[in-house]
Amino acid sequence: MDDEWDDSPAVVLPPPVANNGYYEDNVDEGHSLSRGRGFQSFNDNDYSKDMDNGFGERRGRGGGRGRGGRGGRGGSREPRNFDSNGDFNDEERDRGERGDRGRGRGRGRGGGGRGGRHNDGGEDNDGGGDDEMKKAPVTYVPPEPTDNEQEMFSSTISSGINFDKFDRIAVKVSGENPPRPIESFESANLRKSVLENIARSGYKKPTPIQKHAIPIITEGRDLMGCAQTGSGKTAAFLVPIINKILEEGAPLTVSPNAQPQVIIVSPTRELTLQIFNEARKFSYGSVVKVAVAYGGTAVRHQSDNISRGCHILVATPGRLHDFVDRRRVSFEQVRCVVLDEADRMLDMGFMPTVEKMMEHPTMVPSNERQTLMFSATFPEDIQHLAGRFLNNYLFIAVGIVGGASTDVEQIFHQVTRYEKQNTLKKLIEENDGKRVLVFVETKRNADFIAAMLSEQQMLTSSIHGDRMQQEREEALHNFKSGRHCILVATAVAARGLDIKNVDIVVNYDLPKSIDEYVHRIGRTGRVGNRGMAVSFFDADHDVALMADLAKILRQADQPVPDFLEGGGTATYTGNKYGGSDVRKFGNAPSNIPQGQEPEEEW
Ligand SMILES: Nc1ncnc2c1ncn2[C@@H]1O[C@H](COP(=O)(O)OP(=O)(O)OP(=O)(O)O)[C@@H](O)[C@H]1O
Repeated sequence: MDDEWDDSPAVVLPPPVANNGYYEDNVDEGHSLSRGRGFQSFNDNDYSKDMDNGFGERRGRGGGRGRGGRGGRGGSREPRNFDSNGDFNDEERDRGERGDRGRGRGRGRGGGGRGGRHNDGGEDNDGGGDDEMKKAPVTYVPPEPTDNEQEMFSSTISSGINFDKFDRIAVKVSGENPPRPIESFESANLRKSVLENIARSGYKKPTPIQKHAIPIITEGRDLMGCAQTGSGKTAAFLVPIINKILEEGAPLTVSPNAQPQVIIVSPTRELTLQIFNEARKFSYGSVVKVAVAYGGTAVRHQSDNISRGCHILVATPGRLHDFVDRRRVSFEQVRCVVLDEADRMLDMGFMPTVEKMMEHPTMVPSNERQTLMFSATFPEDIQHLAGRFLNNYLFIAVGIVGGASTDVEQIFHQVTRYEKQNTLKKLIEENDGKRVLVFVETKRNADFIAAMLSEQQMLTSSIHGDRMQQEREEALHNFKSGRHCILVATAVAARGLDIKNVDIVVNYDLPKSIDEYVHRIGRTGRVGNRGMAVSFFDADHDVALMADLAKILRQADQPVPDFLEGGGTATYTGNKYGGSDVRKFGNAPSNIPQGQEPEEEW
């Protein structure tokens, strides 16, 4: 089996010429959006014949989406089933979604496909080794991560004018004997090298989640941490984890069967890569070794890296299980497991994979390891599910769990679906030069909208689960670097991605769930910077979200447009949505500024 697994020579990219790791030849200019799969497959509409390689990457028939040969310019063919406005009609969109889900179930592996939550974005769940063996193995080798100090630390978003307002947000810590929060990084008993890396990152003082989580993790306690988007949750777990590895000095095991001490899993490849790079930052100049494993990339390359030994392995669940099943990774030395975007990791789609990891025969039992979970949203039903993996855990809620960042101005336009395209074009024209992240619900619409904007000379990339991993990373890189001001994305980019200078998030299509809305708009307005989210509300399509949107707006102290009023009851009233620890500890909020009531819980 192993021989077939990945016996093709890896495609190794030439060394990067710029400090970004992507070399200019590969840069996707907007016009290349029609390459490969793009519009070819709009015309055949036969989803069942697409194949999924098990890592969330689909190949069109006959290699139609290959990277070889550039296709014609985007939009040069008129795809069937477009309505008069050129957009996909609803019937088509629904069929696409059903097709995706159907295929997920049909494979009958990885826990029977996705559950109730919509996934149209190339999240990486299914181990998929068997499928990959039957097909041409993936040969993409991502650029080597940089060791240049300046490049490593340049991705940090500088904190904005509202950073100090974080301190006014009520924090509630519940559970037994929580340690006292730290007031500064210097008072946290961190090693010199970790403190130096915090300073290199430009962090002057900890955010509320960091103040509370750092001592909790240092004490070895399990934790469920909830804080708004863009408030520093990643460093809240990476800093104490790396510090502990250095303090404890446990030797690194180097063997073909890697035995990491820390496993960090997240739902998407891009987020996994981002956490990997953050972990490299905070361990810079130290002995701590960090490795990464995510789908859509050459397996042998990652396997070789991991087998050189790593203290921390950051992975998507699908690729992680592939490595575990093939005995390239085992959990017997694990001292800490982190689920980032934990509510997503524990929903019906990912739960089977998480269970498989937590209950793996080599996994250290929950009372002998530390388990940490973080997210901006944490519905109560998911908290209940999470409890079985945690041991006497502490729960931190910074502000309203599931609430939107108050630094994001939320604007709504009521439109029909026929008006969306022109409204988007006008919005982009009016905000010339600004960096705009546009969310759509389907992969095909992402391609279509990106091609449409590119035709208007608006340099645009797209990112979604049908694009090859190399294309996904290039699209994100182009957007991050400012080469393309517009990125059109599916849900794959909704969670966790930390991109500098995103001025506007556009919900061209509103998502189906309010938690995804909160994560999406949280791509802007991060670390105290102001941002703007513009959502196109289509009364024919989005009525189910009305009440939840109105509630989110009110809680963020923002005006509710008339057309969102009277939409019934929010789906997450009172505590139901996860505004508090489901165990109902009576601990008082720890830092309510004088004269201020705790935030409403919901
Ligand atoms: N103490 C700090 N001071 C200044 N900047 C910080 C601090 N902590 C984190 N940051 C920066 O804030 C940005 C957002 O952090 P991070 O990505 O961890 O947010 P998050 O809470 O995980 O958001 P999301 O819920 O969207 O995943 C990053 O660029 C990070 O480097």
